Amino acid sequence: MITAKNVFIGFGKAAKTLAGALASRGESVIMIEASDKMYGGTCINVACIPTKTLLTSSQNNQLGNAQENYTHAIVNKNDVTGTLRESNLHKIADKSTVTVLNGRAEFEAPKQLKVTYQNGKTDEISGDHIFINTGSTPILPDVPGLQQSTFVKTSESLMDQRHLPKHLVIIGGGYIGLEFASIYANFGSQVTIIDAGKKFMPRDERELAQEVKKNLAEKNVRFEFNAQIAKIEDNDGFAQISFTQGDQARTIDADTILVATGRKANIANLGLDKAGIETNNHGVVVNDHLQTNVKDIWAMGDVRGGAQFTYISLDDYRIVLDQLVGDGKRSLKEQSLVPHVVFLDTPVATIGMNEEQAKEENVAYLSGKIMTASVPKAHVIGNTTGYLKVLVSPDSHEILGATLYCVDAQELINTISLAMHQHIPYEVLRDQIYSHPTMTEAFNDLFGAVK
Ligand SMILES: Cc1cc2nc3c(=O)[nH]c(=O)nc-3n(C[C@H](O)[C@H](O)[C@H](O)COP(=O)(O)OP(=O)(O)OC[C@H]3O[C@@H](n4cnc5c(N)ncnc54)[C@H](O)[C@@H]3O)c2cc1C
Ligand SMILES: NC(=O)c1ccc[n+]([C@@H]2O[C@H](COP(=O)([O-])OP(=O)(O)OC[C@H]3O[C@@H](n4cnc5c(N)ncnc54)[C@H](O)[C@@H]3O)[C@@H](O)[C@H]2O)c1
Repeated sequence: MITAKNVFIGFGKAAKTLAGALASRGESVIMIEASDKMYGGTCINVACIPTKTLLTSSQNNQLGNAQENYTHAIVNKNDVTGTLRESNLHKIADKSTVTVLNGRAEFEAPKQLKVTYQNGKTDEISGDHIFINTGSTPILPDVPGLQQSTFVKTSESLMDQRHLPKHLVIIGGGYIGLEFASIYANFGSQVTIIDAGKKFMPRDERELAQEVKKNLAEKNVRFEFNAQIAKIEDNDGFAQISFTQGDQARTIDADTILVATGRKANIANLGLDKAGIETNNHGVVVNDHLQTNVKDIWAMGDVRGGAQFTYISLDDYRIVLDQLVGDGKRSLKEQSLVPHVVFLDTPVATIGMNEEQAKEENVAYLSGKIMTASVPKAHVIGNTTGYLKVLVSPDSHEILGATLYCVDAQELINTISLAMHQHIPYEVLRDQIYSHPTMTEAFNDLFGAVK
């Protein structure tokens, strides 16, 4: 039996940060990670970091042909993830009170785990505190032929494919679908997105959705909405996707199919029932402090069935740490207002309300909007696509929401988020002295346009 005060299942964002903090305080830690290719978790190995590295490469195609550019980008992406994986491992493993075990963990009882290594050997582990941070995996829809098709990929396996697809069909037009569409279109693939929903970017205002769709279409991305996939059949060198749109039956051929129809919590084969830990359709059930129904067992990150973002998993670490070393007041309530970013060629960043939501909910607002083309720095960068829009309260003058579709929107949104959380009136951002030339100085004009 190997014991420690703190036992982590999964080397995800929350786990590695909490493990590091507790080890720095001298506490004993066991970190159990199923794959030696996943030290540091999903984000750095197979998700956020590799996709954004590929996006950046796809914007700087410099070699002779598309395949060469793509091969080079995949090699570079592997270098980046390899470096981060190594440094993430050492950050934890080099601490004197930490033991990292490379095996698959499952519960045998509330405070007792079994870890199974690749060679089939096992160890019994026990801990006072157990933290479940096993992440999520892609949902594969129940479509005849999908599981058998050799052309079907997930976001993870597609980024390991060395040949550039000629025609990439993406099933699902959410975060992953849109980001991969942008990347592969840049590399030179023809891309078609097939989505079951009727609306493009359903959570966003129509003005934004129309602009993004138009710009993706100009990059050779096609869209099929309201599509029910009927079957996938492999042929010689390509797969055929059959789907219906209303009463119309259609087919599309593809040499690569990406399935991006959402992700489900990793709760299978964890033995949660043996520990009496409650689950539901979304994942491990937790309260606002991320406690499961079993004392001293917490669940953090994607596995607890909330919003699936690295910064949410990171904040989960704060909530749990606060119970272990603080006053325990921090809770999920602090996560109710967070930015969202879709990393397209021109990124989309939103927070709070958009104008349509404000109208629907009869919320009084003033709005300010400027075009990206009015910002000098956008010209310097060479990307004047899009617009910036903010809503503010006519009473409190606080910011109600922002929709930023412009270069560097992923950075700008964090300043707006800060202002919203700190209840800063919009005039402060309007009258701030910003460095020049920057995208942030657009706030002078953006908030100056509020009326
Ligand atoms: C393609 C893609 C792009 C994304 N881009 C972004 C982005 O730009 N920004 C953003 O904020 N979010 C992004 N996300 C979402 C983000 O990656 C996840 O929300 C985040 O990584 C979840 O982290 P986590 O802490 O829940 O656990 P993970 O980082 O998923 O870690 C879970 C770990 O547990 C291990 N594990 C599982 N079962 C066991 C077991 N039984 N025993 C031992 N170990 C086990 C796994 O191997 C894994 O390493 C993206 C996701 C994808 C798929
Ligand atoms: N930039 C980021 O922060 C970022 C990037 C990538 C992923 N992520 C995270 O990863 C999660 C998973 O991403 P995702 O794109 O897989 O999920 P998603 O929920 O964002 O989008 C899934 C899409 O698939 C469609 N769909 C579902 N079933 C379908 C079916 N059978 N046929 C056709 N279409 C179908 C849905 O209508 C939806 O548009 C995201 O929700 C997000 O939390 C975040």
